[in-house]
Amino acid sequence: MLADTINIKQQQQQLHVLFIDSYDSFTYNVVRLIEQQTKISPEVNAVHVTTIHSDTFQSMAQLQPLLPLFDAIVVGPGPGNPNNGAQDMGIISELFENANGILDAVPILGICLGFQAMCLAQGATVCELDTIKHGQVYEMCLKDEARSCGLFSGYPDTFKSTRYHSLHVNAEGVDNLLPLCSTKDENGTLLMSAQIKHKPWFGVQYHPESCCSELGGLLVSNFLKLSFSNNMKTGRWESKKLNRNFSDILSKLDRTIDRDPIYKIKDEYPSGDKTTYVKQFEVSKDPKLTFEICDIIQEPKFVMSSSVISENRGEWSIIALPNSKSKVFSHYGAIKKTTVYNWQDEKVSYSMLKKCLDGQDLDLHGPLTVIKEDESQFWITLGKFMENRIIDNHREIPFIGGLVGILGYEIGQYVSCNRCGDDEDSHIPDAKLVFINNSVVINHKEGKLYCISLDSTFPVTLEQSLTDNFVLKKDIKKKISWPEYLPKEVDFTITMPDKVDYANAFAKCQDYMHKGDSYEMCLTTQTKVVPSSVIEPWRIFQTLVQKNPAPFSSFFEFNDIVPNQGERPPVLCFLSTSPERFLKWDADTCELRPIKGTVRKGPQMDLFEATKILKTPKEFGENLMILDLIRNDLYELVPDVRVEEFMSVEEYATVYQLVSVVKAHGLTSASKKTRYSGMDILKHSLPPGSMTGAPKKITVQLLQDKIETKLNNHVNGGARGVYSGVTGYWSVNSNGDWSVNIRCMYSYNGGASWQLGAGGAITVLSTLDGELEEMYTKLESNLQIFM
Ligand SMILES: C=C(O[C@@H]1C=C(C(=O)O)C=C[C@H]1O)C(=O)O
Ligand SMILES: NC(=O)CC[C@H](N)C(=O)O
Repeated sequence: MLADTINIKQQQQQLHVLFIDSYDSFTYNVVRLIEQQTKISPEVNAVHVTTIHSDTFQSMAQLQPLLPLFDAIVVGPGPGNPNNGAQDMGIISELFENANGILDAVPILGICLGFQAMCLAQGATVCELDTIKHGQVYEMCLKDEARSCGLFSGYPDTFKSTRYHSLHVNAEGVDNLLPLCSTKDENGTLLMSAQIKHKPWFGVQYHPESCCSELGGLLVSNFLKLSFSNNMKTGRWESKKLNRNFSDILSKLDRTIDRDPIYKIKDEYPSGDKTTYVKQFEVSKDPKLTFEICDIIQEPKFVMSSSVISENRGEWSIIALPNSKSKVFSHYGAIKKTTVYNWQDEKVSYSMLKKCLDGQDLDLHGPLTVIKEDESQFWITLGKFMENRIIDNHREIPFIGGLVGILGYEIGQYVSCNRCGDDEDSHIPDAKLVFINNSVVINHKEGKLYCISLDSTFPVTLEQSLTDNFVLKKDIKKKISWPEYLPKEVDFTITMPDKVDYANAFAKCQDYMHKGDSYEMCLTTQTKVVPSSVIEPWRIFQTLVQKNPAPFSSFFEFNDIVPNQGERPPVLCFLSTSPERFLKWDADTCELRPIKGTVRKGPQMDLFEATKILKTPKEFGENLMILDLIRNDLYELVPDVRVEEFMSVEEYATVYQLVSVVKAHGLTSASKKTRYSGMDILKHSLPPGSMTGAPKKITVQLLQDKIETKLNNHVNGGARGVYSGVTGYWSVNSNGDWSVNIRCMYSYNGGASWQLGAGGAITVLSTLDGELEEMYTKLESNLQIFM
């Protein structure tokens, strides 16, 4: 009873906001900005936001009974055109029709799409801009009228804010609208904010939540203050229907994202000291050391190495050694199944695996486990497996053992696997992870090598030969003895993307962006390479890493099934020279490093020139959009997100690129209910925003359904597969690091044919020639070894 009273008392001091999301990628930037505003009034000590989708309710009749629970409504930004009504905006159009004046007294803030919809309902027109602005920062100028209405209280006359819109509001002759703010550009003077007269309804065309917008928090706080004083006046505040079930009702309503962690994080973990073997040696700081070491390891190995060392990146190399105790987790999206078996277990044959994938039931206690998606999701399966293996050991070493492998594009959110439907395709895994007990881990910056084993089974002979060959030898060979070229006697048949098809795909992207459906689309292509005879993947990797040194050079050859006579299991191979980190985490923080903006190196293109180009509106907008999208991905689960580096220019072997760094803090220090591991964040933010564009959901769907399947149908039904996914590890000491699968090649048949993906983000400022060149530059960085 007492607890109930306290609960209701707390609720009474909270301001409750209903946020209506149109499947945008900036939603949680706004939601968190609202929640951060605590100084509303002495009576209010917190702001609570409940988020629903614009199609959560079919009609206002369903939403209406819930309205008294909320002090204000925020209608967020999003893709689509308000003129298309419910088709693009769900309930929002009906909301602003305001039948019988039910919302007359309810404070509303519309942002971008929300603003446009609000104005349209008042009789304004919403039309396409001649010159579209996506991720561009402009100066907003307040009108005198703004001074009296309170929304811009405390603002200077001008301030800078980010714009993401293809459409704009023309409010000429609409008496109901009180213009508050405008901006000027090639389109002329444009309305950037307005109030609906005689109602507590406000709107902004720009994005107050963008990391490049000034005073966004003040705008939201002003709106909340206005809402509070409005509700005090009208009696809405007093009459708010609070009850014991209030929190329950709100949390049931708020189902826009899956907040369940894949496993429950404990307060403490065992040290693992008794079983973990970690031996440290002094070695050369030359990153080529990793490759020299690989040469003496005869056992199967996965390599996540660095061939370029720079600040915060590429300092470590990992050689993971799977053995018969390693569990292999494969996910098959098309048939919604996960398989689990031990690495090279002779009791697991390819024919047995095939039968299982084709739907035949198996003995669940046998060597091969098949888990259907509706029994346990892939991620939950991983969480359950890792839960009891987490230890608090050597946190300063990024990897001491754990899961390593690849998560493909199709395992990401919003991507459908249906089209890889035929038999062969459905046996292609979209994710493959292997649990590693033994590894060699090298810190190139400090010249340290670690032999590590989680179960004290590190191969004695390997440790001996590592000490014999590398320990205390400060100099290693200046030049690695690996072949610079592929064997001359092998020819390659190369099928590239068709230029006309690419031009059509580019035009379609432009059309969607002009219509307001997307702000940025990462259009990608696939190239197929068939060698006249199979070259060992390791041999290709040797040449590749020399031609294209990168901080995330990875080698994976999944020989996890021992072939019986006459069998040819489809061996997934992956060779990568990625420059891009997606996500890195430790127990309490995680870091994302989106790369957006690319310039090819050349005699006339040095760092100075590249920096000039990379800071132009096109590249700036491209990066900012993804930066804001990534903040959103993190904010969905974690409240403390910061941009720690803003658009630095980084140099790579063949290109200069624009890089930003975003971090989330306090993953596990949060209360038990809201604790997450890096793996939750990873699950949540795939596919990487830099490979999709924004807004993520609609852009992924448009690319998949309307554009790329046709463009890339010469390869694997147009699926992106491994490309556009991530590669890395989840270490048992709660560290993780994953790079984006770009500048990579992959084979589903042990090297009989290879695929190379390449693409780039397209914005309204892109040109066909510019994008084609960028795509070819990226493609050539790896394709060159076959030419
Ligand atoms: C799509 C690719 O790269 C992505 C697109 C980039 C861009 O548009 O500038 C840069 C790096 C990657 O995030 C690729 O390399 O294939
Ligand atoms: N960011 C937005 O809300 C954009 C609204 C609308 N789709 C436009 O492009 O103008």
